Amino acid sequence: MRRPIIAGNWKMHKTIKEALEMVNDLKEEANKTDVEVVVCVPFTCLSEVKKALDGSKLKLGAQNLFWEDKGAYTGEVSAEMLKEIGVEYVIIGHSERRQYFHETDETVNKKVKKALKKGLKPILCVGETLDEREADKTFQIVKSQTLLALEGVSAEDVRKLVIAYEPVWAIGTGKTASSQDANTVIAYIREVIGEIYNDTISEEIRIQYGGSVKAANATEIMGEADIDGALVGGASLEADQFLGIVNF
Ligand SMILES: O=C(CO)COP(=O)(O)O
Repeated sequence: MRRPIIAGNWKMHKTIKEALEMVNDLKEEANKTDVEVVVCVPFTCLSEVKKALDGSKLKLGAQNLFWEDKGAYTGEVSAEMLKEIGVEYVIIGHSERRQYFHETDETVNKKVKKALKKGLKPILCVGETLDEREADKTFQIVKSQTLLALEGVSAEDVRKLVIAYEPVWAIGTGKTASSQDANTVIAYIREVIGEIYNDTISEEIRIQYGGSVKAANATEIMGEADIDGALVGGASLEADQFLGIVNF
C-alpha cells in the first residue's frame, strides 16, 4: 500500500513572516493525517520554516538545487546546503524551470543523482506541453523524460524518489487533466519504471498528479488507482484550500 503524499509547491510566493503563519496553520492538521504532507518553500524561508516545524509531521521541501558540491556558481544552492537546514524533499525538473531556466533532461538527471547521493528525496516532475499533447506525443514525452532523468539511478535509490506527472497545459490554468486521463498517463509512467527496474519498484513508487489541483477536485483525482498524491501550486498558498486537499 503506497502512502499518499501531498506537496505544496509555493513557487516564488511568501516572505518568511507569511511562511511562518502558513506553517502554523498547517502543522496540527499534518499531525492528524496519515497522508504525508510536504511544503516546498522558497530558499529564503527554509531555515525559519524548519525551526517552526519543531517535531511536527509536516515535511520540508525545496524547489531546486544545483548539481555541483561547491564553486563559482553565483546564485546557486547545493544539496549539502539544503541538507544542513534539514530539508527532506526537493522538486527537480519542474516545467517552469525547464521553460524559463533552460533546464534539460540532462541537467535534471544530474540534479536527481546529486540529490539522492546527498540523502535528499527528489520530487521529479515530468509532463507534456499542450502542443505535444495535441500531437499525440504525451506518452513519448513522459517516457523519455523519465528514462533520461533516471539514467544511472540505482534501484535502491529510486525507491526514495517521488514522480510528479504535471501536464504543462494544466499548470496554473484552471484546466485539469480528467482524473482518468491523468491516471492513464501515471499508469504508463509506472510501466516505464517497471521496464527500467522491476515490478516491485513499479508497484511501490509513488506518483503524484499536478496541475490545477484544488479541494474541489482532489477527491476524484486521489480516487484513481495509480495516483498517489498531488503536487499543488496555487491552492497550496492558502491554508484552508491546501488542507481541503490534504483531507481529500
Ligand atoms: O506547478 C504546479 C505544482 O508544481 C501546479 O500548479 P497549480 O496547482 O497552480 O496549477
